[in-house]
Amino acid sequence: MIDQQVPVARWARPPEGPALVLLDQTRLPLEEAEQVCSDVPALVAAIRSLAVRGAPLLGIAGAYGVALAAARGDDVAGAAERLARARPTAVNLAYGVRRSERAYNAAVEGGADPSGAAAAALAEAEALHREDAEASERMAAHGLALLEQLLPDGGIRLLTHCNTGRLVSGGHGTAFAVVRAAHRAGRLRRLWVDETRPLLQGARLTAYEAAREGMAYSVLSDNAAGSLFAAGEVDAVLIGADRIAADGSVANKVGSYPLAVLARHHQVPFVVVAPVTTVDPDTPDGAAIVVEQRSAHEVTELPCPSAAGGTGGAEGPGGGVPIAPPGSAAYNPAFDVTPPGLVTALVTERGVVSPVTENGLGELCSMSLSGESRSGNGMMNS
Ligand SMILES: CSC[C@@H](O)[C@@H](O)C(=O)COP(=O)(O)O
Repeated sequence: MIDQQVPVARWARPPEGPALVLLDQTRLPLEEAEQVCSDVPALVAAIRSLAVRGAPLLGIAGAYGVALAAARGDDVAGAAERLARARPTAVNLAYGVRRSERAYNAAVEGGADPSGAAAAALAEAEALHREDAEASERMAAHGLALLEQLLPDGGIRLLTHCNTGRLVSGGHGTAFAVVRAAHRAGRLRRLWVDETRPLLQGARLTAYEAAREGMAYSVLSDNAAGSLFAAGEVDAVLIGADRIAADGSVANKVGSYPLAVLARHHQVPFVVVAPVTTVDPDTPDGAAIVVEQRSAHEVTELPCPSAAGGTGGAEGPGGGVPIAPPGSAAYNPAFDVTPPGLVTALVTERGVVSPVTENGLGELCSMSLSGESRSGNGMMNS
């Protein structure tokens, strides 16, 4: 088993810090290198470059980012704004930022001095980090129980997209935590890992995590999924989510929606695994979800992770290997939206919602998180 030495995210105190130290995911799987973010602009850049990524971890990083601004004596409200806007789709980012900012503001209002207020923001970030690990464990247990119910017999062949494991979480992740539980229960026959173009989170990161766990896995190009379903080789699809609207629409890594359509056609369960912090009652439906559009270079070039941060190959303007004629236009949404009717079940740390209806989500949200909204602008459904 590959033994990962570098924590996914850690807070560094003086004299090393204050800083948020991240495992640089752009360099995986070839190198486990740390990226030190000593101020908020560095953290915003790390978020945009996907050195740190995945919905729950973005929330954790955002919360630590506010603590970092406070520890440095920077403008905390301005830093929170920049962090919350660093990427638009994963609601967890704004959620983490606002939670830490609220803790900071409450401490200031309560008469704390700057270092006391900074400590309050840090304590909130650490609490979120711990809670995410706990949520992860509970999602794994609920997800495994659901798999046992849907697929009671024999070894299970699961297909997943993007990366949803330890690299996105304080714990073992979302969908991948369920895959891991199935593996540990002796039920996983094979994990099918979509490569996940354009940035290859599946081939680079999920394969790295599956190898670490000693799972039987195969990487496939995204466009091979259809033939795999047609051959009857997929028993269930498990994915994560970046934002779940109030109507149950699920935004996740681009390529998730076609999998949901394939799954429905082939009558295969399509299961979304996400913490309650990913459900956003302030976003009414899928059409209201802001989908991040990224650089054309990510499509017209192949990413080339390599040790020491170099690309090691012919470099295009985006730092990868060019594969399209220079100047080609590209369509590069980072996410797509799956309508709730295609989702068999939503697994959260609070249980399973199936079918995924507004009522089910409303019930889930009304018992969650002391009624806080994700954006900090209002109350959740009651
Ligand atoms: C818990 S993981 C759910 C999603 O965040 C994950 O599937 C995903 O789409 C991540 O996208 P990324 O662009 O790599 O941040």
